[in-house]
Amino acid sequence: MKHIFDFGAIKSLLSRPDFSFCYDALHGVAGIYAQKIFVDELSADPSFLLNCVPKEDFGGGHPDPNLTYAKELVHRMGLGKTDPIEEIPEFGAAADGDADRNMVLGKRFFVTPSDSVAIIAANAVGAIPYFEGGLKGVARSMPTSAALDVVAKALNLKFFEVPTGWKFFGNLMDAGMCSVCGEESFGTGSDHIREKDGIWAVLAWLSILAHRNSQAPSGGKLVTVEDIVRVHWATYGRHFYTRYDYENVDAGAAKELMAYLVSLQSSLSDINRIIKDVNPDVPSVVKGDEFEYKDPVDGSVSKHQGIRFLFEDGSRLVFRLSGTGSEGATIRLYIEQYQSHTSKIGIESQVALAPLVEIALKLSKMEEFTGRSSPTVIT
Ligand SMILES: O=P(O)(O)OC[C@H]1O[C@H](O)[C@H](O)[C@@H](O)[C@@H]1O
Repeated sequence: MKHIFDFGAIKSLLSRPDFSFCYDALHGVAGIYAQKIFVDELSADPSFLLNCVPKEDFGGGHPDPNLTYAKELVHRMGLGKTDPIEEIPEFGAAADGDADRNMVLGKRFFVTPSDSVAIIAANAVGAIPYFEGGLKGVARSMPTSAALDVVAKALNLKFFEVPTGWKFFGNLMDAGMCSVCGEESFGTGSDHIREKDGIWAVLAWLSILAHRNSQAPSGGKLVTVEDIVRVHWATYGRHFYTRYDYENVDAGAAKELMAYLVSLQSSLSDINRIIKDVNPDVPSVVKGDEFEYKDPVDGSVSKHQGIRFLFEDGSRLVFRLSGTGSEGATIRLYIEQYQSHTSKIGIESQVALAPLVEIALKLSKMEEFTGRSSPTVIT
């Protein structure tokens, strides 16, 4: 990590009296690395560490770094239902049990994993010494928002959209075609180890914060996580994004829903008739397909990687079955809308996405097929 990042710059950031941090390892293995890297090497205040003693049962919690399971961190960062008693830290992060995934938060502010990888890619060359010579390329999984695409286009970077599953990134990185990649499922990584790396992602964010603050006038107000994200949206536009998970759905019902969507995606006139009946203000779908990927390295073809509805304004609806659910089937619905008007960038995500959510549920007949009137988890 010392060869990848500028530890001196991060150390200066961590020593600022107006900077505070909370790192939640959720009692997974990340705690060991957090103590060694953040506290022993970077001199962070030990009170910044939360749940950093690894436990066989993860302290009775579920070590998933998201807004549902990282409850204590979410509360400390002021994103819970009630305000925390102590002062809210400037930067928050969590790792999963084996420390390969990460969640990044600002004060009362959630950074979507799709935005996180885009922001890391946009700032990598200036903020992270390992990338000084430029990025070989960037990649995201298909359901991850197109925030990274916009950065790749603006910076003229090689870009890849791969199916969900880290092996696809691995192939690109082995072949020297990709430096930074990430997924909506809280995995972010680079070719330093060709894997997701939760600690690396946090150091990348600390580096961006350190870099932006080193550019700010000395003695001035701290440039925060939220500032960085808002400047990014103002520069590249914002991808509103949400994921609905329907867990433990009857496997037969999930299969039927997917089969129905496969038949529906081929008829644009049927799709657009349904949309206009539900909400005439929602733009039309211009393309429906089942995502397929030909690996540029080994030529292998992966079919049936999710059903996509692409709208004329760049919005997307994606449906896929999870490959990691443990009981029954898990249906994932990904909803995304692009907005580049500065006046509309700041609105609340669930408000911006409400019309598309309604369309997605009606188009897929979600309740009819699954019997579920609401998802198990919303991210
Ligand atoms: O959406 P799922 O099929 O449940 O997959 C969720 C995640 O599982 C694993 O961690 C894979 O390495 C990831 O690439 C994937 O995003």
